[in-house]
Amino acid sequence: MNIITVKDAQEGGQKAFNIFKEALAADAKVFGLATGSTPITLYNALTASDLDFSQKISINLDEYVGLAPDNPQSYHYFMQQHLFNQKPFKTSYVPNGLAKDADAETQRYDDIIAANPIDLQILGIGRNGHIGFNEPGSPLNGKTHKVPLTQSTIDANARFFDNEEDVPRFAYSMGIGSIMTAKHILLMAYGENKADAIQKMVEGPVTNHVPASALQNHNHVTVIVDEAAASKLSK
Ligand SMILES: N[C@@H]1[C@@H](O)[C@H](O)[C@@H](COP(=O)(O)O)O[C@@H]1O
Repeated sequence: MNIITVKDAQEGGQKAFNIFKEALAADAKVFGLATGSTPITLYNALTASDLDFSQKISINLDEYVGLAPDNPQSYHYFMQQHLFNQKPFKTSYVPNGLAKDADAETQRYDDIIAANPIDLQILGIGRNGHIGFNEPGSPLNGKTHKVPLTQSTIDANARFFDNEEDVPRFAYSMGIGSIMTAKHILLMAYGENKADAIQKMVEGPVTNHVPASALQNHNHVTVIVDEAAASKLSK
């Protein structure tokens, strides 16, 4: 893993932006995108730039089960607000939170990923080491699946909802195996509350108790962390 330490999320977004720019220059066609507060500085840098994604494809990691695309808490909506409205892609895929048949939806999504190999995959990380919505215990070779969210993730995401009870209990998520098929993975983490997860991801054993530790087995991973998130690394 190539670990880049920055002073804050602003600088991290700029570094991540440069990696996007290089990927475009190298003719990357498919971008795996993530939600959460972490990629926002990257998305701000992208929307402020003159980079053109109108012939590119994006594939998002995950979506809450039960939320419509126009629900302001949905990941569809998040992506529209933070990136797609200002910087449209040719086609943007996000799992359909309203799908009636979960098996058909996860299969549909796997088919999309298979047909559009991801050149650059953006990731944040949960405090418990989850990536996408692959919670601890998820199989390290898994494909897209419907997952029950852990209480830790529900609590962490409750800040975006009026009440904790409104936080969906399930999500569709690309699996760790699907994420690992991306040619280049760029994970970003900012803040003290990510320090444990970053330490375990980088220095701990590869275990499905820490889903992000699977990235140790990938040959092209870039990690952008601020000093707080890097604070528990041994060097
Ligand atoms: N499914 C998302 C993840 O993709 C994201 O990485 C994580 C951390 O979010 P944040 O960046 O807001 O800390 O939150 C959610 O659980």
